[in-house]
Amino acid sequence: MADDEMLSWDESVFRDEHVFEIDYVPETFYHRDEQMQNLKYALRPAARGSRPLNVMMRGPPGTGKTTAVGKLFDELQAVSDVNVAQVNCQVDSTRYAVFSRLFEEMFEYEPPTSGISFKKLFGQITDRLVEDDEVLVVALDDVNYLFYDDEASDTLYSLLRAHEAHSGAKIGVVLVSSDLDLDIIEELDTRVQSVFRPEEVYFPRYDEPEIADILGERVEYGFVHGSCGPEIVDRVAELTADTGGDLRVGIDLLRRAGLQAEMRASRSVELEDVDSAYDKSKYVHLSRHLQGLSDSERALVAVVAEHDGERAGEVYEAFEEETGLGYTRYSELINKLDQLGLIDATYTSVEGRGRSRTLSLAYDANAVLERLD
Ligand SMILES: Nc1ncnc2c1ncn2[C@@H]1O[C@H](COP(=O)(O)OP(=O)(O)OP(=O)(O)O)[C@@H](O)[C@H]1O
Repeated sequence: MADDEMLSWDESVFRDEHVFEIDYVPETFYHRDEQMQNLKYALRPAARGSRPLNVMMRGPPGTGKTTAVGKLFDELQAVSDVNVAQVNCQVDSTRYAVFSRLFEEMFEYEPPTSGISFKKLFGQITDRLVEDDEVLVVALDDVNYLFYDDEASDTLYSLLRAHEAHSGAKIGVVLVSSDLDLDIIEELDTRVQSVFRPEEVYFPRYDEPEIADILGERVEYGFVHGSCGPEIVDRVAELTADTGGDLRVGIDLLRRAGLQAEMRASRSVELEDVDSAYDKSKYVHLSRHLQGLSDSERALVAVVAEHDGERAGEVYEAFEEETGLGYTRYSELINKLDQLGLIDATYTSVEGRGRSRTLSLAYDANAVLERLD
């Protein structure tokens, strides 16, 4: 491409590219008034120094749950000295890791990395709450990961019963789950069920016009005026809705379409840019899931990709060769990947041998393998 066909370094279709990044907090939070009202109702006691109601938030991925908690926590902190902690359970997926994070939020330094027992960690947090008469509100974001690793009941038990072990400790819990197949209450131990009666707040999928509204605002802040027209927003909204309504797909698509336009040396985004960017953006979901996996989980995904549609027993041979792990661990990993929606493990009857599971990828194998590299 000749120099005069390229945009110079300081020319761009973007006004503020940060608007399309993961950590951007949107100025306005459209179409979530009812959810915000219900959450506020549950958390209001915390602003007065009392224990809030516990909450269970559910809804498909990319429907604004994390954003809602973040906004409310900011508001709470602005009007009171309540402690708030938003824990990402995809990263902190054990009870110990969750409490280390809580410690860090409250004391503003990390707990010692070795040698401190859970009991001690827990005791330091509750002592501080009791001595200073403080409230702690904990949001366990993507709490479904605690269930996959069988840590949910212990974690919740400690949080919910803190006031029994340490009289006067006021802790409220907000659970956030995007796994609609997971029946949270049902999956908890009975000792936890008996003390957990949360307020329920549901975040439905955004429909196409709602997606267009939300993305329209991003375009206004993110693109140079006139470089990304309403027909682009409509097309992006349509593709986002078709892919399951995760707003992350739409936001990523806008950014990639902008970059694509710049690559064509164009000062405006066209429909062709959207369509070619979509090939990548439709997989943002997949990338996010893969990022959170351990080495052995990634190894299993790769093996399934190479043996798509084969029976679990056959796939195990390849997996064992790769990792040396035993069959029990293998079965647990399969269950987790199945729950995450990365693979489909379906039972089929095999003549004379009872039932066996067939494993197939829920995504295109090449798309998966590319992202594992
Ligand atoms: N109503 C809205 N207005 C503006 N932006 C929104 C809205 N809802 C969601 N977003 C944006 O969409 C993206 C995904 O939202 P968020 O992380 O809150 O979803 P989530 O429901 O927590 O997803 P997951 O369950 O996968 O963690 C974020 O970039 C967020 O800023």
